[in-house]
Amino acid sequence: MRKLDVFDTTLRDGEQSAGVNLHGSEKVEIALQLERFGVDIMEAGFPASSQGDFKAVQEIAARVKDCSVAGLARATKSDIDAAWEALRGAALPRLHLFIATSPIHMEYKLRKTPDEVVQTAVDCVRYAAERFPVVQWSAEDATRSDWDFLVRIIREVVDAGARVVNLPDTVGYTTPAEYARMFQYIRENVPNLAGVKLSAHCHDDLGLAVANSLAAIEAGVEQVEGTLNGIGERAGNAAIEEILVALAIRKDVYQIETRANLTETALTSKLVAKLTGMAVPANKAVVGNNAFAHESGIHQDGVLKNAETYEIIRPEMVGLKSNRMVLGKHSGRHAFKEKCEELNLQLSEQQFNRLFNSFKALTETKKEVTDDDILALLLESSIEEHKYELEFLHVSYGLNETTAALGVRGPNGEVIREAATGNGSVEAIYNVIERVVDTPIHLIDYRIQSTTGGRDSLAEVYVKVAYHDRVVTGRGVHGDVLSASAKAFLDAINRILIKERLDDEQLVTMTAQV
Ligand SMILES: CC(=O)SCCNC(=O)CCNC(=O)[C@H](O)C(C)(C)COP(=O)(O)OP(=O)(O)OC[C@H]1O[C@@H](n2cnc3c(N)ncnc32)[C@H](O)[C@@H]1OP(=O)(O)O
Ligand SMILES: CC(C)C(=O)C(=O)O
Ligand SMILES: [Mg+2]
Repeated sequence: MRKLDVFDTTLRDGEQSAGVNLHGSEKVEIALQLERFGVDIMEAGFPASSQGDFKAVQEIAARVKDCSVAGLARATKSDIDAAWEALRGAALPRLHLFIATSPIHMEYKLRKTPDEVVQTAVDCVRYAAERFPVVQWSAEDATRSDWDFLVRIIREVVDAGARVVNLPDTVGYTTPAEYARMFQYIRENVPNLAGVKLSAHCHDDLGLAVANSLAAIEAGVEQVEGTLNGIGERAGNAAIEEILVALAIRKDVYQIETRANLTETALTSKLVAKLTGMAVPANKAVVGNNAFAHESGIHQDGVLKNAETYEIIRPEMVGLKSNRMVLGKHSGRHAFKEKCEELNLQLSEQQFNRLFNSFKALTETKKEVTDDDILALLLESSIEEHKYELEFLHVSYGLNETTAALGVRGPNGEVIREAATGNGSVEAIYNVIERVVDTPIHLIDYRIQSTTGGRDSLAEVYVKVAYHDRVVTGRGVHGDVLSASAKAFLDAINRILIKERLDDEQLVTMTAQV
């Protein structure tokens, strides 16, 4: 058996998914779950890209102890300095330094000659290796790069101190056989790779990300990169859970071992789906709702006689229980605590009490509280810094004009009451909220889903809003769709205010430095 390092980039490449914008506390929550999932390295963000990401990476670095925490940097000293400041408190800090090596990226994007790219890469790796114990270097767009140029630049960055070399399929262009050949070519032609790990990082533009990653693993790479649920730029990254389950189920073929706790898969996937607002398609491998569902008679008959007739993955392997305990109005703290433990939720006493109260309130209106409901309630209560909170809501619906009246608790604890009209109920509510905060806010996207089937399901609303040049997302959960809509809009406004405060702090710091 060969050991493979798992590099998770849900919090960096995954967050680059269009429409995803995680709050710092949400990134920390995902990071702690990734640690329980047992990834070897988590890429927590891109510290130089914003003050918010810098702070999130810094907090993750301080709190995650059982795996390496990495940050991304372009080949510039200021990006490396920002990454070092954010990561220096980590138990195992790693810099992920990248520069593009394909002709099209070098000429049009970087406007550098190949010689200049080599020189920049070498200078930056050397500079980074004086600070970081591990420097991972990536040749962006490696699969559209000249292989002999890759051989040359890899030899030089390894001499300068790179300990991991990642060859990403940045635009999802390669095929399994070609990607495997590229790694073989690099192994055979770069003379100084002893002690250096090669890494695969695939995108899914042609739907080949997982197949390409597995081909690279068969070709001998020591590290694989991906994201939970395959989220990421454009069509996304390789779905890390699919790679891990394929390696486990086909151990006979791959002969690979990882540290991953596969029983944490379902929970990690749900957490990422809920916090990013990117729902997992029902038919998605490993974590889709239908992944273990049998619908047709012949299949059901087979599964009843022997599950292995149609099930190659046991649900328990990825943390799904086949039996279930019903939680509802008559459940007490013990049963609820057991459920939280079963879901592997790590809660302080205060968080547990808050969650238990939300659960009890929900049982007033919902007969059976599901795992998804509990997770939704937990995430709803995870952002403690609420500036505006919904107090009450009345909506009077009319065919061409609807009136909404709201009470919102503001930053100073006062309840602001306002009313407005709109063409529909949600528009009327959003018009009132705009009045409450006295700022025009443009709604770009609105999505709604239910946590479960049935009439008493919770509604989860995701919104994307623009305010000046900022685009933020918000999430709201409630038994009623209109209250969930109001909460999502207020959540987005709260995030704008938090970002504004962070920017003000950054301005003060920069002014102080000048
Ligand atoms: C393949 C990947 O996933 S790469 C990671 C992509 N992730 C992101 O871009 C998310 C975060 N990005 C951001 O917030 C912003 O793009 C920032 C803060 C990093 C930079 O913002 P800006 O300074 O406004 O630059 P902008 O994004 O418009 O352009 C990127 C610049 O970086 C340069 N650049 C790109 N990659 C690299 C690199 N690896 N090394 C050095 N410079 C690079 C580009 O050539 C361009 O430089 P130019 O301004 O001299 O033309
Ligand atoms: C930053 C690099 C590694 C990347 O995400 C890519 O090339 O896809
Ligand atoms: Mg990528």
